[in-house]
Amino acid sequence: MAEEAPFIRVRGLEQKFGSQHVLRGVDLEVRRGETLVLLGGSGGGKSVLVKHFPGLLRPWKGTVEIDGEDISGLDERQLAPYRKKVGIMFQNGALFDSMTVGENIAFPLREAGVKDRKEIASRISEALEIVRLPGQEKKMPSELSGGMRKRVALARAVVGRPDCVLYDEPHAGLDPITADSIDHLIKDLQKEQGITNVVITHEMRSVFHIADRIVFLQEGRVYWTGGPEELRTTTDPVLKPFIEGDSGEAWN
Ligand SMILES: Nc1ncnc2c1ncn2[C@@H]1O[C@H](COP(=O)(O)OP(=O)(O)OP(=O)(O)O)[C@@H](O)[C@H]1O
Repeated sequence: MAEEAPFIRVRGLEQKFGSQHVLRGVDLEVRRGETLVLLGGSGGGKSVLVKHFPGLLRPWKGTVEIDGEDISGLDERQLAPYRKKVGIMFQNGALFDSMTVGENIAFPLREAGVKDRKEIASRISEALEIVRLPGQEKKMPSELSGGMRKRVALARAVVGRPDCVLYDEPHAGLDPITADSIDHLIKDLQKEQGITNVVITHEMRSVFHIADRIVFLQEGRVYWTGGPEELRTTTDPVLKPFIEGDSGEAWN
């Protein structure tokens, strides 16, 4: 049987901001239904890379295919269906503090033009169930713990029933137990909803909990790709200090 086409295929992707050449020819595939973790040094272009997947950034050079379609040259209107396929949980959760939890979660639906109030209410409730925060619609973000805010941000990423979710440092600022609960949600989404996950994290403990495959970015290119076992036992001089530089819990 022919192998299924990847959900995301990136070819020769280059991105520049002024004279800063951030991505220098990234080739990458994200398989359907896998959890792919993106690793790399700070400022190496991980966030910039994933922002191309829902078309928030356009390639300077190269192509990005989502679900078999090259989205590189699409305009805002043509991008809308692809934005629906790819949910994004932004760095720091980025909730609107003046809106309730429910209004925050509804935001992408309203942006997409959904108007039916019953439909919106039922989607909010579905998303809150998924992130294990049922019935919290009326709360304000200021009433929530850091972990709960992350889960609301995740509910907002899944409310449009995407095929793929991008997580930009979902563990940042969380204690290990709360970080574990985020890892469980990420894996549950993959197993129960068949969602393809792309996770940027610096938490090596989480990498070994959740990754099916790992891609390491270095100097704007893919430096290494492999599975968690290969990473754990690597002797690569670039990867080894990067992994060991963490808490060491990765080896437990
Ligand atoms: N919109 C932008 N305009 C100008 N420069 C940008 C923009 N977005 C990112 N950059 C620059 O691109 C580089 C890569 O940033 P990026 O956020 O992708 O790094 P990262 O690998 O995600 O790092 P970290 O792990 O610290 O979040 C940085 O030097 C950043 O300042």
